[in-house]
Amino acid sequence: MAPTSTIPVIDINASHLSRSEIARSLAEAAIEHGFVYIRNNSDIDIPASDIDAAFDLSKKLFVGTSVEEKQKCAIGTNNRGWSGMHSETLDPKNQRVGDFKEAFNFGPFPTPTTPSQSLPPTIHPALTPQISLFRTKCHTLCLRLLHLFGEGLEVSPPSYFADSHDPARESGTILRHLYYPPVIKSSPAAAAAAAAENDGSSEEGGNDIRAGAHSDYGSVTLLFRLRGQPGLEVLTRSNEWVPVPVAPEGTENDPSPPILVNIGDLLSYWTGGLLRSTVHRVVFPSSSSSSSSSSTTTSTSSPSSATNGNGTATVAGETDTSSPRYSIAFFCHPAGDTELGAVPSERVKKHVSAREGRGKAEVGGPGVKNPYAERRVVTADEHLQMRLRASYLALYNADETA
Ligand SMILES: O=C(O)CCC(=O)C(=O)O
Ligand SMILES: [Fe+2]
Repeated sequence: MAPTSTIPVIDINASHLSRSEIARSLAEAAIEHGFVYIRNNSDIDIPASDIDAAFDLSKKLFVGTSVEEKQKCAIGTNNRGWSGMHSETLDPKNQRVGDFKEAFNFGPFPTPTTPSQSLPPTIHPALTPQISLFRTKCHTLCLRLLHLFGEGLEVSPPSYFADSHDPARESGTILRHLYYPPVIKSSPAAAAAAAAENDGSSEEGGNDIRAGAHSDYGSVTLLFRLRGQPGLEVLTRSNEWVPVPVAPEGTENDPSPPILVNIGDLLSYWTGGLLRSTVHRVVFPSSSSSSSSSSTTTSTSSPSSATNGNGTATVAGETDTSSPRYSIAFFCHPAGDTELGAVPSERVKKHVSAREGRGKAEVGGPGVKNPYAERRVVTADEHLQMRLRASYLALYNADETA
């Protein structure tokens, strides 16, 4: 049987557990897996109706908005706005074609009715308080989790991480709606045309993937997914890609699937690799079988691909035709000027010194080296800039030569 993930499901509102038990199990999950499911079976954190409304908004944003209107909101170096098909490459070392997805990033809202960026006309101004409130609720949940991580790692004070994530301070925090378009298998003639028009990705099979192998950049990420829309896989400690089910056992009847939480590189770096930032990717349904990998190389492939401008895409080759996939991620970052200094926790200190003794190898576990979690940086902003530059090469190069 194919392996599936063993990511724990935790109910942070469970009345039969003490706060310290919850904090400890959260921290252990973050240390062992880098991922944890947060059960969403109450209205305490993020009501299921808010999540449904956010996914309805995604449909308006991606399918109900013309490419011309989206382009007017194109993403800039402030990391806000729309990014089109293939414009982001999460695994630049291994992908020859950018990610098979669109995304819309929402930055902060100075007031619930004033976004800090252009929005397309399909997002009626009456909807901005909804987006702003969703963003606020996500941030509040992240603060709760960061506080619990502080408690679980016996950081003194336990609010150490949460304090640096004050939503009123400027940070790289982003609410990102994602859209992975349906795939239409093309005829051989259309495939040839697509290859000619495309960027050369057809040689020896390009690496079409919905989201290339990567680890997230910030502190913690919340991920919202829809039942029946698989594709997310994590790279385990034994270097195997395993699917991460949307609704793991026991959560099938919850009002919404659990919120998947994962540790980003910044928090991993900050804790000397104790909290784990785990490499993950989003594959096309037909290729979501688990596979061994000696690197983070993407294993899905198809000869060529092209976008037709109306929100669908063509792929020639073996890739399954599929329905669209939607997800929503909330990437929480500390205030930009936060210095990523030594964490006041014996547990973290012990881990750091043991690791220094071993020569700092293998932050993500045996065989999984993650340079972004190791490189020396001083502030949260520097960490983020380093990552954005690598994923949006074209955007940053254009900016520099302009
Ligand atoms: O869409 C997903 O399930 C995951 C997306 C993701 O990993 C990301 O945007 O960082
Ligand atoms: Fe991610």
